[in-house]
Amino acid sequence: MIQASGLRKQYGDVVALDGVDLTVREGEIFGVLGQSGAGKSTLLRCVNLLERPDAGTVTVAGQDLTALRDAELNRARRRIGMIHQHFALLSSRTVAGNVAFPLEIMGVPKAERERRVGELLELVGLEGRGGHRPHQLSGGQKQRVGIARALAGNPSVLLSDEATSALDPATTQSILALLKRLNAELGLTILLITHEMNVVKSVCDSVAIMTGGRIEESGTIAELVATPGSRLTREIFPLPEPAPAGSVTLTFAGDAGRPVVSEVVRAFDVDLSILGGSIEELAGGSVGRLRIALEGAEAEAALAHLRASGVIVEEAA
Ligand SMILES: Nc1ncnc2c1ncn2[C@@H]1O[C@H](COP(=O)(O)OP(=O)(O)OP(=O)(O)O)[C@@H](O)[C@H]1O
Repeated sequence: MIQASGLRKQYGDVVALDGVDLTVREGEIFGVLGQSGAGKSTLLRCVNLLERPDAGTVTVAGQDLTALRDAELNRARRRIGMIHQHFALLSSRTVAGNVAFPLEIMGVPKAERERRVGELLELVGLEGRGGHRPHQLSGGQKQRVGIARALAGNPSVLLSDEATSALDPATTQSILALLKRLNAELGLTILLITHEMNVVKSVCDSVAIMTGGRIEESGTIAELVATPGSRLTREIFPLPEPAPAGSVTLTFAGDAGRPVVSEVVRAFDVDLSILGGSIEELAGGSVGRLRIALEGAEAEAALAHLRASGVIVEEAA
């Protein structure tokens, strides 16, 4: 649905994007995770050409946006909604007036506009609030207005620029749940940027980790968790690094269907002590990481059995 290739963007001496390739599949929620200054906002603004990359191409829904002229680009942008960290609402307009704004620009007639605004407010859980002014709303409600406005043109793609960063944890979860519902019900493809791992863990199907204008690793959460040594796995499960000499770190991605740890203790001549670990609910199921010390005559055979059972085994030197 979104394909960015070889994106470069430089501001003076600062290289904000240093050859970024990104593929977002239709219907997924894709998170770009990185610290401040990594280039996330620049990447997002290049995807809808609010910022023109110095080099590279951006294709959305099969259309190469970098090749379009202004009028065509404006039309293409209607299929791409965007929400912002600080909501970017017009304070002089009511909630309904804010949601109607893009429809007015598109030239939608008044009666149809009013019907559509009513529909959109209901979709985001703000029915009955159309006459309120933005200052009368909580942060979460303001972001719901932002989402309704972004969906006015029936986009197939939603870009989210740190949409929950200004919200408290409970409100963040409710906005993320709304995005997840819109993704499922409307088939909306969502590309979000965030500096919060929690956002990635809660809603993303895929993730790219960005550092210094480059993508360090990217893929589905399931793929990255199954990749030994991936940065995503290390950050989600912060076990002490480096792992103590002689220890073994086990990653359980997906349900093995069997109690494999107790199986090896019973079947092999080994002693197993647990040094640390945790379990997280991620897109696609629960994932666990366990650091153990394994001793005994059959330790190697026990590890081979774990590997054969689909457990990712990393042995510290
Ligand atoms: N319009 C601009 N003019 C000059 N430098 C810019 C501009 N926009 C971004 N930069 C620089 O490009 C780099 C990447 O910035 P960007 O905002 O994309 O990062 P980010 O990962 O989104 O960080 P943040 O979350 O702090 O916005 C930074 O060094 C930033 O100072």
